[in-house]
Amino acid sequence: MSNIQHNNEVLVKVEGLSKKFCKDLKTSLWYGVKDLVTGIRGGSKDQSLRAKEFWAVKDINFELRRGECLGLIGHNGAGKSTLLKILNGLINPDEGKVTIKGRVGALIELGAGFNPILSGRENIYNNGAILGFSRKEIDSKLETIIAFAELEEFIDMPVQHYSSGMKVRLGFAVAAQMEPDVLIIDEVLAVGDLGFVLKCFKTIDNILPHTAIIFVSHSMPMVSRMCNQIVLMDKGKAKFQGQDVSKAIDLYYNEFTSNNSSDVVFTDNTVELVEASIEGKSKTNNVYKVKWGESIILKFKIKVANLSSIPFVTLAVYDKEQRGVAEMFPSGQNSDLSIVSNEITYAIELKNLYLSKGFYNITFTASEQFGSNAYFKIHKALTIQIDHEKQIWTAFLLDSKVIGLNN
Ligand SMILES: Nc1ncnc2c1ncn2[C@@H]1O[C@H](COP(=O)(O)OP(=O)(O)OP(=O)(O)O)[C@@H](O)[C@H]1O
Repeated sequence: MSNIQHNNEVLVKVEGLSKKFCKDLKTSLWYGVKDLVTGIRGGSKDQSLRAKEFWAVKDINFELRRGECLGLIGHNGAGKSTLLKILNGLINPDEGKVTIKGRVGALIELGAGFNPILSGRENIYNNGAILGFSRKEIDSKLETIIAFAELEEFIDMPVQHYSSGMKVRLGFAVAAQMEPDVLIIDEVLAVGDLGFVLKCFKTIDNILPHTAIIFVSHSMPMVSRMCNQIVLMDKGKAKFQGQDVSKAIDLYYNEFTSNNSSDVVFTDNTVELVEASIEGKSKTNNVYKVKWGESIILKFKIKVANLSSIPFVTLAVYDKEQRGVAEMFPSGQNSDLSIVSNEITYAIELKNLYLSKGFYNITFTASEQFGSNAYFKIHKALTIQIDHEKQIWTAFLLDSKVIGLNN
């Protein structure tokens, strides 16, 4: 058992942490030799950037207490994994200091921490010993770990023959079941199948009250579900950090939304979308702001060529992660519409928009009739931003109120 008892103590303290890498292997080896010679002569390492070097992690600071979960987010190459490797002692920083109290469980790289030629069972004993458990203590945990990883059949097979998912199962089972004070989890968790990922989240919920967790992920719903503080990394630096998780997630998404061009998915050249707007609203940076619960009228003007009948329009709503959240098959089509100078304008009423806060793209499709092949389909025909003070991660925030108590 860990000897750390207090609830709010700082378990991880990171001060001015920096790590530089070299973009070129030959130069990197040459710098390594130079640093070694300088070290032998008693000199100190050159802390400035030399040619072809860059900061993969630069001046990162944070404190993490028991019961807290820090989300490390940022685009590919931002420096998240490098930071985790420094925290786990796999690589040394060039500057700064890491202080960690207690036992560290880590799931960083696929298969990292396992000896590939040893069996799953032998690896559990090895890892347990590294974490300071006696053989007897590991004996008592063994069955739980194997059962959690669901590897009963394969536990005596060398780890090198495990599938990616099996390695992650074993890695997480060992890291989480060995009573860690600090748990470090990289994106690799996502390699597990849905059943296992759900099981991991349940375990994380259970151990969080007595553990400090550092979690790297590109899945913002997962981050918002688990984390109570965030470091958003960009080119090694903390671009934002703090407890305002929704603000950090907004900033993260904004890094990817600069491209506002719409995407035509399909066209047979009989239909072209010439205008898409929301009645009575103007757009800023291609985005229409709509209040939560508001009723709006969407307007789509299309130009048709060689069509005698009015196309049937369907709409789909996608969130920022491209998950479909709603579809619309507007009723009343064909009745009042007419083709004027080869153009048709659809005014579509959308009542009480209870989508939760955030950005949504609308996909517009025109077909001969409901259910038939599309003439034309375009993503991001319209982008809307729903305004509400509450940031939630389900697609809808429904309008509800108590109308009676105790009958
Ligand atoms: N051993 C290394 N030698 C040289 N450069 C490295 C090394 N390891 C990482 N890098 C570089 O450091 C930068 C940060 O990489 P890192 O893996 O930490 O990013 P990340 O934020 O984890 O990215 P991802 O989201 O893709 O996992 C990248 O430019 C990467 O190429």
